Amino acid sequence: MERNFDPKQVSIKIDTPLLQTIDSPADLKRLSIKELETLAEEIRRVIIQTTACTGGHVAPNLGVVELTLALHYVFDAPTDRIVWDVGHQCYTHKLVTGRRDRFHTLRQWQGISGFPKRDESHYDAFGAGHASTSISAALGMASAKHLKGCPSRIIAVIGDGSMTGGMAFEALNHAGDLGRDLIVVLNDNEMSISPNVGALSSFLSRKLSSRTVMSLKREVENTLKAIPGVGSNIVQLLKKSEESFLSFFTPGMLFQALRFQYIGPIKGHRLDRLIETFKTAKSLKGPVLIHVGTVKGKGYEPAERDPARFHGIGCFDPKTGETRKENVPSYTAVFGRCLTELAEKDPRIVAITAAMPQGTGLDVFAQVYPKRFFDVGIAEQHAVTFAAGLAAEGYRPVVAVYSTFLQRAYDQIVHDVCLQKLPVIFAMDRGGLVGEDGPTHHGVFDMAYLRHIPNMVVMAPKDENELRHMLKTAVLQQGPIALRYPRGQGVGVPLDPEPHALPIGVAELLREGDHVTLVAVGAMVMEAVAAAEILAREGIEATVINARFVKPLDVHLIGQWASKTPLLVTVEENVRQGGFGSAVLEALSEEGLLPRRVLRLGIPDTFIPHGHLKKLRRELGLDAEGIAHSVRHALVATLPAIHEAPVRAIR
Ligand SMILES: Cc1ncc(C[n+]2csc(CCOP(=O)(O)OP(=O)(O)O)c2C)c(N)n1
Ligand SMILES: CC(=O)[C@@H](O)[C@H](O)COP(=O)(O)O
Ligand SMILES: [Mg+2]
Repeated sequence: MERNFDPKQVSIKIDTPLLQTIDSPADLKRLSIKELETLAEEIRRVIIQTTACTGGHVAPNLGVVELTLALHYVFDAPTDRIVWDVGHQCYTHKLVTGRRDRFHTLRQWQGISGFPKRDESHYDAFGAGHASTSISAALGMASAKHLKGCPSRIIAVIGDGSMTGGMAFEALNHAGDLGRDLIVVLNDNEMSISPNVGALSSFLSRKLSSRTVMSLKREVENTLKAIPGVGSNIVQLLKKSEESFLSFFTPGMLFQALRFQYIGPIKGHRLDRLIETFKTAKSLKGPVLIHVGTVKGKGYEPAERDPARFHGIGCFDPKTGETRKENVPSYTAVFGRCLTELAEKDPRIVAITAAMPQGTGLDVFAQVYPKRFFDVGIAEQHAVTFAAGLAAEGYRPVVAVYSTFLQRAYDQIVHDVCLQKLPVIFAMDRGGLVGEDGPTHHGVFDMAYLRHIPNMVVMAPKDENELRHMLKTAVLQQGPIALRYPRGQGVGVPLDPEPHALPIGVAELLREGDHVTLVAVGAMVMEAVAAAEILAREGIEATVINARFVKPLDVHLIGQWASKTPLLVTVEENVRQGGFGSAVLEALSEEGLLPRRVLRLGIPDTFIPHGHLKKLRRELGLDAEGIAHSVRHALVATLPAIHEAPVRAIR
């Protein structure tokens, strides 16, 4: 049982004499290897102590301390461009590029981001948060440099997990063809968030079975022998040792076939070797891939022991690695358990994740139904079309995916699922604002990017109990259907013994009042209910409708109340442009039911920064107080006694 850890008890007192002398990468270049090693230890302490208070990507960052120092030691950023894939491993980079003194603000409201951001520093050559983009971006930069005749070096740093994304291979394929000067550093820790998956992963980690190696060897020897003159010489060379055969035919072979020069695998925590290798790579022409082996969580025992838990973690006790225990189950956990229960009675249910078994709660399902569970790697596009294939054969595939990552698979949803009316279920976790990960991860576009696709049904539950009913609804649906729910703890409502199907397109009336109708969806329903309670204390009576469905909308119920009250307010944690409120406006206008005054509350047309979820909702006026304030403000003309609260910054 974990102790209930209180992050407020943690203070950051870290002695870092060497780090205090590093204001830019130029300061690194005068250090000896010994001093760099000491610096690496100081940086590890800073990362652990800081993330213990702020939360963050602990294990990925601890794994690349030496790698980052060596890169900045050898190359000349910002003239040379370092492009981080995902960007969740950029803390050392930030610490040595002028952000040391702001590092304690990591991931906090108005503090520095947990990811590289072009407008945060000119050392952040390319912004990221989603995986597998680095080689494409770096190749674009290399091509631009080539066109401009500029000699600087471009380096992409990509993990073995991110290398499973199709885009990485599209870029390698193109890079091999273009032949530009480009260095790809493959940071191979044999882990994605969970252990890495796929044939490529085994190939990289040289886990080829000795039988495979021997039969490959025999095949190659025979082929080579058949080449007159040259063949037998190469065979002799290869025969010298198993080792030489392995290095010829394992990872290097793959990248060499793509016309990359391959160096490695090299030890990723040896600064001397890294520096020597990067210097060699700097002198080479054309595309080069350096394969570096690192340990995820290096130097912090709890993270090395459980790198998946420390991949991304909230506040923790730095001494023990313990985290605070939550009393209310998360939406994710409720989803995972409910799907596993439904699967017992319905053998058609299969589950798919794109490298997020824990994050989506599918780890529970995987344990019970390993054969009906598929982790496809960081490959959201493939996940969706793979699901379409399963659905075409009579299965009920559930693609459990973070809302933000499903953006990758838009055409697959349209072309492979909806056009063919295939019963694929999209369980979109992290719908709405996610907090500290910020704009790369807020799932605020899904209602807008799904609701206009023919044949698609889109739902969002008001609490974790309704999530279960929606999941049951989804598995009984004959066509594509999506449910989106937020990151984090549920509301804490009791769960019905059995989930039941909801009638498609029917909303729920939660409260009746004559002054205003609040139509909310998803996590915003409870905020709207709380807003109605605040307003009631001031004499303003609100009707509250839980929309449940973004598509099809319950035009009947919404229209009925829209015509009874002078003000209609829609509330969503989604972009206002094209979102739920827009859907309500469209539907009511088509029916001729538009009321005199409509207010759409939601995410404005701007990217929302990182920060604590409560703070973000407050700033956006999407908490109960904010909703009540907007209603008061809109009603002020008819009820002049109501005072205005101050309008907040990013609304
Ligand atoms: C498109 C996309 N899908 C999923 C994720 C979630 N995600 C973040 S990091 C990660 C694993 C990355 O593994 P790797 O590149 O090997 O880096 P490591 O954490 O091991 O250093 C995943 C799946 C993401 N950021 N982007
Ligand atoms: C970098 C990345 O994409 C993931 O690690 C993500 O930060 C996880 O987010 P959750 O903490 O919401 O699972
Ligand atoms: Mg990895």
